[in-house]
Amino acid sequence: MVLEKVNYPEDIKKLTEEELNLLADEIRKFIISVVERTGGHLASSLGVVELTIALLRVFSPPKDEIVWDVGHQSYPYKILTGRKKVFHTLRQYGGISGFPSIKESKYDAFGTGHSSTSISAALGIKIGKKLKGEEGHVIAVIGDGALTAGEAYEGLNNAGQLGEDLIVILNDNEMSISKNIGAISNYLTKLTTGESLRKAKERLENVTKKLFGEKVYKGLKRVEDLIVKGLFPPGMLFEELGFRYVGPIDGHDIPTLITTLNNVSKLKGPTLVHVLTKKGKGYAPAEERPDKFHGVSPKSKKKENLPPTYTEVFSKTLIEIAESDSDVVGITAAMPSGTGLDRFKERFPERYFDVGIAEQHAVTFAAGLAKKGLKPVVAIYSTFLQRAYDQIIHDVALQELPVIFAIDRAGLVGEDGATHHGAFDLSYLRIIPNIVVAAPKDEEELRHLLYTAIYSGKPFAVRYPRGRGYGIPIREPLKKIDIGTWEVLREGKDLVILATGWPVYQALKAAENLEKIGLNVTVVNARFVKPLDEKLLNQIAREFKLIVTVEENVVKGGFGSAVNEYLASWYTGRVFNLGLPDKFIEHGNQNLLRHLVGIDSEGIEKFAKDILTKKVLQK
Ligand SMILES: Cc1ncc(C[n+]2csc(CCOP(=O)(O)OP(=O)(O)O)c2C)c(N)n1
Ligand SMILES: CC(=O)[C@@H](O)[C@H](O)COP(=O)(O)O
Ligand SMILES: [Mg+2]
Repeated sequence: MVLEKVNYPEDIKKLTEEELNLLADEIRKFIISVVERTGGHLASSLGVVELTIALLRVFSPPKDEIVWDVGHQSYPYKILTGRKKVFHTLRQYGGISGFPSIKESKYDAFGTGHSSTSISAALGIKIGKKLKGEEGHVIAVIGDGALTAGEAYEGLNNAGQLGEDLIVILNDNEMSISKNIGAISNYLTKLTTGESLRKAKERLENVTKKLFGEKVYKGLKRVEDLIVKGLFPPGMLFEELGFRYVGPIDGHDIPTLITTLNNVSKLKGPTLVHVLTKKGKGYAPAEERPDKFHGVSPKSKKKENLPPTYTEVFSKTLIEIAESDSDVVGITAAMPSGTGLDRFKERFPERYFDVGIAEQHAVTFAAGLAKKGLKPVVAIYSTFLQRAYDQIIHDVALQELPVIFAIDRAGLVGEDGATHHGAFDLSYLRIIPNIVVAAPKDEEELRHLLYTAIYSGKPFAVRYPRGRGYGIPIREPLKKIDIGTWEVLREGKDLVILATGWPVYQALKAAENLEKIGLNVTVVNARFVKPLDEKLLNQIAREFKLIVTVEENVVKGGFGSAVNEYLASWYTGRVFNLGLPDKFIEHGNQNLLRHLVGIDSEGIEKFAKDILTKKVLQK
C-alpha cells in the first residue's frame, strides 16, 4: 500500500511514477469508503485525485500556498497533507471539516465553502507574500462552475493587471453541481474541442481558395496555420485578461500534469492552466451521474413513507401556482436540484432560469423581470443569498419590486458547517425597508406563505429549513395569510414563547412537558418576522411579565431583537432608540435629512425632554 507511506507532501516527492498511479487508486478507494459512511462531496473529490498528487509533487505547501475554490473537492488534498488518520471524522461533530479551514491545518491556505473566491484570495496571498518578503508559489484551483461567478473575473482582472506570478488552475469537468451552463461554459467547450480554431481555419481556407485558387492555397498552408493560431489563440479570453493560457491538458495524466506544473512554476506573470477532468473519475456510478454524486448522504437502509422535504413542498407548490399563472417564473443560481427548481424546469422550461453561480445577477435579473410585471421567485440557499445583499436592497426593496425569495437551507444545515449554515437571513433581511420576512412552522404553512408572497405584490422572503417537514397532511387549498398576523397555538398564563420557523413545534413540545409540572405556557407561531404582529404583541406585553423568543437564526439582529426593540422603548421604558426610520430616506440637504429623522441636537433634545417630562406616553 503506497498510501501507508504517505502522510505529507514531502512523502509524495519520494515516490516512483508507478507508485504515484497506485497512490491515486488507493486514495479513490479510501475516499469512497469514508464518504459512504460520513456523506460528503464525492464526485468532485474523485475528479481531482491526479491533479492533487501532481500539485503536491511539484509544489511544497505550506511554503507554496494552494487555494481550493469552494473546497468541496479538497478530500485528496486533506488526506495528503497530514489528515489521513483523521479523515474518517470528515464532517462529523468535532471531526475535520468538509472544506479547507485555516483553523484546521497550516496546509489549508484559505478557508472556502462559497464559490469563486479562490483567485481573489490567492492574489491577496501572493501580494502579501511579496510585501512580507516571503518566498513561495501561490496557486488557485477553480472549477468551471465557479468560473461562472463574477468574483472570479474580478480576481482575474486584477491579477492580469498586477502581473504577479500567480498560477490559476482551471479544473474543467463541464459540470457545476448539474451540467455547467452559460456562455463561459460554451467557450471552454470550444477551447477543448478546438471548435473556434476549426471554424476560423475553414473560413480562411474558403477565402484563400476563392481569391488565389487551389495552387496558391497549398503554398499558403504553412502561413495559414501561423495566422489562424495568431488570430485565434486558444484561451484568448484569458490572454486578453493578462494571463498566459496553457492547455487544455489531461487532468488525469500524472506525468503530463507534473511536467506542465513544473514548467509553469518557472514562468513569470499570471498563468492559467486549463485542465480537463472527469467529475466522479474512477467510480462508475459517479462518472455516470456526477450530479447525483456531487453531494451524497451517508449510506443507510432506505426508509419508507418519510415526510417530504421543505424543498419538495416548495417545488410542488410553485408548480401548482404556476399552472394557473403564466407570470410565475423560477430562478436559481446553479442549484436546480438543491432548490427543487429542476422539477419546475421540467414543467415550465420557458419560465425557468439557471443563471450559473451568480447570485447577485440572479437577484437583479429577477428585479428586471418584476419590473415588467412577471412574478419572479428566486430559489436560493440562505447562505448564498448573502452574496446578493446589495442587490436585495438597491434593486428590489428600494424600488419595491415584487421579487419573491424562497430561501432554502435557512437555519442550521448540519455537516456542511459554518460556511453553509443559514444563520443570518432574518437579521440581514428584517432591517431592509419594504420587505416582508416570513418563516412557516411546517410544510403546510410553507405552501400558504409562498402563495401569499407571490400574490402580495411586495418584496417578500419566505425562509425554510434544510430537510424534511413533519408529515403534515397537505389537504387545504392554497390560501392567503394576512401579512403580519401571528397564530396563538396554545394558551397558558405563566409565560409566553414567541417562536418562528422550525422551533415552533419544539416550543409546543416544551410547553406540553412544562404543563406536566404545573407550568402553563402560551405558544405563539410568529410566522412573520417583518412586520411583527404589533396588535398581538401589545396584548402579550400587557398580559405577560415573561416573554421568550426563539428562532433558528443568530439572536443578534434577528426575530428576538425585533421584539426587544419593539418592547424596550414602550414597555420597559428604559431604552429609547433614535436613528433612521424603517424606510428609505430620499435625497436632500444632509443636515436637513438629519433633522427630519431627529438625530441632530434639536431632535435629541426634544426627545429627551419629552421622555423626562413624561410627554412620551408608554403604551
Ligand atoms: C456562492 C456559492 N453559490 C453556490 C454554491 C453551491 N455550489 C457548491 S459546488 C458548486 C458547483 C461548483 O462547480 P465547479 O466549480 O465546476 O466544481 P466541480 O464540482 O465541478 O469540481 C456549487 C454551485 C457555493 N458553494 N457557493
Ligand atoms: C459545496 C456546496 O456548496 C454545495 O454542494 C452544498 O454543500 C449543497 O448543500 P445541500 O446538501 O444542503 O444541498
Ligand atoms: Mg466543474
